[in-house]
Amino acid sequence: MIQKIDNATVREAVQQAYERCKNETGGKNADYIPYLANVPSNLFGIAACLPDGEVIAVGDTDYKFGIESVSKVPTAILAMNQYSAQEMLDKIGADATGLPFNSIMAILLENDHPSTPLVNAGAISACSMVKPVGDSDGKWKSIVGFIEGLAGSQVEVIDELYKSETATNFNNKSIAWLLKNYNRIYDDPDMSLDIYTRQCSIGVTAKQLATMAATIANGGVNPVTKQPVFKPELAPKIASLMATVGFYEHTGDWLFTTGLPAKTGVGGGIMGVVPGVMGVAAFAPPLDEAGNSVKAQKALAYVAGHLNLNIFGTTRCVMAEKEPAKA
Ligand SMILES: NC(=O)CC[C@H](N)C(=O)O
Repeated sequence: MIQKIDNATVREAVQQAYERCKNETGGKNADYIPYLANVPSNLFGIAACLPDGEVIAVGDTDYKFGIESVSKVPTAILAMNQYSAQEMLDKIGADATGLPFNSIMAILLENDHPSTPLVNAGAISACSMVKPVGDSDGKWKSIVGFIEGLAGSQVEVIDELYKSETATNFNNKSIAWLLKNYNRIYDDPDMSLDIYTRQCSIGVTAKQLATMAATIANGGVNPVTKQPVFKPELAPKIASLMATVGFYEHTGDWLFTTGLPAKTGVGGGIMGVVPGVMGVAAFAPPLDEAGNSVKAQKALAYVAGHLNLNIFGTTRCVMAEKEPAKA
């Protein structure tokens, strides 16, 4: 069954989700990265980006927060776009780990694969793949340019966050070198880790995350700028990776509850992709024990439930065609 919705219905759902969730107090800011502990916990915003380029936004949707693990999504697409989906599957993998994002055990258990580009190990490995290999500045330009293409606007590193993360990323250092041990890092390990740490420290707004998600939902063409950003055949590949492991060890619970392929970051952001329909995002710093924003999960679950966005549902939600303007 097809259910047509229009922009106004989405605006209403986003507003209602905001009202329902704004007083939620569960969770706690990440504190293993000192900068994140000091971000105001009451910030909260929800955004959606529709195929006609309208960006719906309620709450703190212009606040720049650390993209963190949501950055694993653009880098995975970039690596697939530069090589191929198959090569990323061969070099990194596409499996759920069922373990925390920074798990070393996951690497030991599957020592011929970092499992997926959406956990720390696979993301560091994906950063090592990004071309031009051996050229830190060139890689960084590729990654930032790609994120800006997806978001349709400029992004910058939050310097204080980058310093805070670089000073404390001992576990990630072990991961980078363990990958080297298994021949699963494709550039200098320290440089690949630095690129990963920098990309996690990029500041984004909920509006930008929603637009990035909408570009994926729209088959690689940014609905705001109308520019093609990546090969259309990669859209279902990245959506499947997000559905498989986007919430780490809580991914099954999330997918069971909402049916929405989405990816979280410890900065408090979540972006969700409704293939062929829209991108949604929410931001609120306090996290659950797996590192996923409590309030953002509730907000997106409400929007997904209310608009029938479940990709496994028997009712397919599509945007209604716009009425032609009257002469
Ligand atoms: N889940 C996350 O957002 C983790 C990202 C963070 N930069 C880390 O490597 O630990």
